[in-house]
Amino acid sequence: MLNCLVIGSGVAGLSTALSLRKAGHSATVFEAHNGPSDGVGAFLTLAVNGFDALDTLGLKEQAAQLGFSTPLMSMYLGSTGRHLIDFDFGGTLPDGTTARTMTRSELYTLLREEALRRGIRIEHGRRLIKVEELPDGVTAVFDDGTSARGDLLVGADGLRSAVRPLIDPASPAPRTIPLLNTGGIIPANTAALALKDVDLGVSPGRMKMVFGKRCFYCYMPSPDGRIWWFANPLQRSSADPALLGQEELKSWLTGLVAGDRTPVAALIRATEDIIKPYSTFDFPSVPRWHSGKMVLVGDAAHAASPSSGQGASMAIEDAVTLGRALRGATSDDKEASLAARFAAYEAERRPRAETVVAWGRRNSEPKVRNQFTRVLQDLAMRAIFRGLARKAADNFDWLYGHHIDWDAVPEFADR
Ligand SMILES: Cc1cc2nc3c(=O)[nH]c(=O)nc-3n(C[C@H](O)[C@H](O)[C@H](O)COP(=O)(O)OP(=O)(O)OC[C@H]3O[C@@H](n4cnc5c(N)ncnc54)[C@H](O)[C@@H]3O)c2cc1C
Repeated sequence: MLNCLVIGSGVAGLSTALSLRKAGHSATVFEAHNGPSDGVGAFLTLAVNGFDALDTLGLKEQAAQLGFSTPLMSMYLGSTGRHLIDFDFGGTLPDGTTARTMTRSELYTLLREEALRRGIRIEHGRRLIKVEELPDGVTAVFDDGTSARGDLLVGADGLRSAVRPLIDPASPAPRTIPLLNTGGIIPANTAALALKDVDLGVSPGRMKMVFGKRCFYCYMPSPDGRIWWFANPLQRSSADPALLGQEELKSWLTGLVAGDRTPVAALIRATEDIIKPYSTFDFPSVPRWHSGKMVLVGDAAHAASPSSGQGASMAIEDAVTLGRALRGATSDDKEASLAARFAAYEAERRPRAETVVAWGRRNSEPKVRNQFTRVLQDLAMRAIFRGLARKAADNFDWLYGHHIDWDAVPEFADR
C-alpha cells in the first residue's frame, strides 16, 4: 500500500484519489481553497468517454443522473439562420448513456461525497508551496506552515499548477487562447415568462451551436425548463470585458450578435447573472509529467481549450490510468519501480491528451473559425455539404465517442 498525497480537489484530484483507493492505496486530498471549490465556468458537458472512465470507479450510474442528456449538436450559420448539420455528440454507450450537461457543482459533489464515503480525507485551506523529496517519500509543505508526509505526490492542481515547475522548472507557462468565454443559465420561471414567444429552434437534449460573424455561441434547453448558453465573442470590446457591469455586458454581447438570425439576443437579455467574460488557456506541451515521486494529472499536465469540451473527461481518464499503473505498488518498492509506473501511465495518456489539446487549440482560433464558416457556406452552396459534413461528423467520434476498453488496458504488472 502507498500513502498518496493528492494536491487539488478538482475533477482530476478527486477522481485520482478514488482511483488510488480502488488500487488499494490510501489518499489524502489537499485543496488551497478554504471550502469546496467548483472551478471556473457554470457547467460542463461530460462526454461518453468520461462516463466510460467513471464506470471503472463505480460512479457511472450516479453520474448518469446528473444534469440532462445532451446527445445531439445542431450547427447553424448565424447570418442566414441556415441549418448546417446535426452531429451525434460522440455516440451512446450500450446501456443508453449519452453525453450529459451538468453544473460543475453537481459533478464535484458526487466525486467529493464518494471520496468521503471511501475514507479519503479532503483537507481545505492547504495551499502547497514546496515539496521535499526524501529517500523514502515526500514531504508536502503548505502555506499555513503545516506539512504532510507521503510515499508519492500527485499534482492535480490545475492550469497554474505549483507541482509542475517542481517537476520541471523549464515547463512552459499556460498559453492564452484567443477565446473569451461567457454564458449563463436562465432559470425555468424566467425562461417561461421572458421567452414565452421565442422559438429556440431546438428541443431539450439538443445543443444548438451557431457560427455568428462576431460570436460563436451554443445554447440548449433542459427538460426542467432552464436554458443554458455560452458564448465565445470573436471581437474584443473597447473596455476590458471582465470589468463590464451586467448592463454593459448585455449591450456589448447583443451588439456582437446583432444581425444573426437566432434568438440569442433574447437569451442574453433574459439572463440575470451573465458570467464575466474570462480568458481561456491551454499548454503547448508539458515536457515532463513526472519526476522522482511526483506526477501530474488533469489540467496540470495538459490543459485543453474549453472548445474541446474534454478537459474533465481527460482528467478522469488520467485518474483511472494512474490508478491502474500503481496497482500492486508498495512503499518498499525502489524509486526506479515508481518511475517505471509513472512512465507507463504517461506513455498511455500523453498521445491522446495532447491530440485533444492540439485539436482544441485549432478550433479556438477566430481566424480558423471564420474560415470554417466560409468553407461551410461555400460547401452548402455547392449542395455537397451534407455528404462532407457527415464525414466530418464521423471525425468527432475519435474524441467524444472514444471508448476505452479499460479491461484491455494492461495494468503495470502485465506489461
Ligand atoms: C469555460 C470552460 C468550459 C469548459 N467546458 C468543459 C466541458 O464542457 N467538458 C469538459 O470535459 N471540460 C470542460 N472544461 C475543462 C475542464 O473544466 C477542466 O479540464 C477540468 O476542470 C480540469 O480539472 P482539474 O482537476 O485538472 O483542474 P481544476 O479544476 O483547475 O482543479 C485544480 C484544483 O487545485 C487547487 N489548487 C491549485 N493550486 C493549488 C495548490 N498550490 N495547493 C493546493 N490546491 C491547489 C485549485 O484550487 C483547484 O481546486 C471547460 C473549461 C473551461 C475553462
